[in-house]
Amino acid sequence: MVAAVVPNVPPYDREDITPGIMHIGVGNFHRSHQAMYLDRLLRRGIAMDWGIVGVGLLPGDARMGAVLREQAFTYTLVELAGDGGVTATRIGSIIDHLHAPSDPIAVLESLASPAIRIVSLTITEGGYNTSEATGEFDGTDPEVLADARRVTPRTVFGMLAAGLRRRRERGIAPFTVVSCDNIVGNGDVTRRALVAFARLAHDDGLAEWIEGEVAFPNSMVDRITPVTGDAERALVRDLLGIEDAWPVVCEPFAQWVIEDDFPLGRPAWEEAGVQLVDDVAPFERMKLRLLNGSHQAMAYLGLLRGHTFVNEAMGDPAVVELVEHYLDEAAGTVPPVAGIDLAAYRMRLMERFGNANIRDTVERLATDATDRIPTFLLPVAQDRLRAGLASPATARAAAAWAVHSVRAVRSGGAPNDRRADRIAAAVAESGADAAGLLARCEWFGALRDDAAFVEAFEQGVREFATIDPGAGG
Ligand SMILES: NC(=O)c1ccc[n+]([C@@H]2O[C@H](COP(=O)([O-])OP(=O)(O)OC[C@H]3O[C@@H](n4cnc5c(N)ncnc54)[C@H](O)[C@@H]3O)[C@@H](O)[C@H]2O)c1
Ligand SMILES: O=P(O)(O)OC[C@@H](O)[C@@H](O)[C@H](O)[C@H](O)CO
Repeated sequence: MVAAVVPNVPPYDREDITPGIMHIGVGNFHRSHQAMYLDRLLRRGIAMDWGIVGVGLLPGDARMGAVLREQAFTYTLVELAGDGGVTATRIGSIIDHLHAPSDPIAVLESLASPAIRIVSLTITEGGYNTSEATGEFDGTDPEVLADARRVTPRTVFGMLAAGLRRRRERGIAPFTVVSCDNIVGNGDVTRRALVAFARLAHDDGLAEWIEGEVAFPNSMVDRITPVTGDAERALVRDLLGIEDAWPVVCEPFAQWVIEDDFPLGRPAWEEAGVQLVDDVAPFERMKLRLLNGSHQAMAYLGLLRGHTFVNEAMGDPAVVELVEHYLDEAAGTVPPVAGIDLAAYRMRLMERFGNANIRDTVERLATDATDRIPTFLLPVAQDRLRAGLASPATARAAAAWAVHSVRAVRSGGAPNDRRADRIAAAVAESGADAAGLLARCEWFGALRDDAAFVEAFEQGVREFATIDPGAGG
């Protein structure tokens, strides 16, 4: 790999940037995607009044705040192509970072500031606190109930509601809320969650005000962004000569499609390659079912066959076969998307998955399966069931998860899932029989009663249970 010399500072005057966006959840993806798009504009001298103020709501986010502060909130973004091409950029669009557990009032006052016109989120699927049973915001969650009674909230919806309440009291128009998480109808989900929270916590008409006044454009986001580790820090040091405590490494591909509904304005994102549309749903369905669904299809079989990296898994014929068959099933549930050749999109996906240089791990994809399998994978089989079609590959992908989960629990560990205790209970109830997990996991819904799905799932379990870890590749 050969890289050009990258300056340690962005090539624009950051003193002149003023805040316009608050972003909750400054993880690797925000830094490879939304912050990168804004940086593209700043390099052209536009959007100087849309600087990003990052916010961390979790205690562990203090580390990101400290690292960024140490680096004047700048960091190195390295795009690694599959053919060895390297593009490195020093990103300067984040101008501050607030840590809510340390100073919640600073966050609330910033949310109430008229300068802030957009609040965006990357808080993972789990951050939306959706009930498994109803698919809606879970108002019975103990943390939500506690937050509804707190003067100074701690959760994302508590913070947003309190910030918007201050604005309403002060006669300041509400900011636009933009979810950038991989969730079907992410703006709609955020609206329903925030309104539900406001109804629980405030009896002064705040919920109705939010429902009537706040815009929640839906968005589709895409860029494969692995976790940063020592190897990535070393790469930045060795290749670029830069000491960066928390660089971001990602693929060259990036896409952002957003519904153009911003009452208080927005950066001229279209100048940076963002697609502003009336309806994001077709783009979102394509991306979540084809890309994220494939990630789910490869993750658990990949782990069972002993793979560490995604490109390794995608070099294993057994994994590729499952992913290709899953894609055949998924493609039939994706309607045409304006301006996109779906066959070419699918081929490009396989190339992206094969990128050996970004070192994306199978483990990252296999985190929080109980959020991701029902969101990305099962809707394919559910749609096909309604159309009278079978989905054996989707069932086999879910079977790989079940076998992996039983192995994880039996080996004394736990699946890397925020609901690990529920999985462990289901494994215990089923007598460690992976086939028994289907009936015990509500999120399979009607598929549990579909004989063809059950048969393919059980067959997958029998087949995958014979895999000797480490035999793959
Ligand atoms: N990494 C990718 O390839 C990628 C690509 C597209 C979309 N995304 C979306 O971005 C999300 C984050 O990915 P990442 O790679 O940045 O992960 P990350 O682990 O680097 O960062 C996650 C961030 O979410 C915050 N968070 C988690 N739970 C929260 C909660 N309950 N309340 C408030 N904040 C919470 C954390 O504080 C952290 O800042 C994904 O879950 C996905 O929805 C990621
Ligand atoms: O980030 P998640 O949890 O929604 O899903 C894991 C991966 O599928 C995801 O991060 C992809 O890499 C990403 O969606 C690519 O744009």
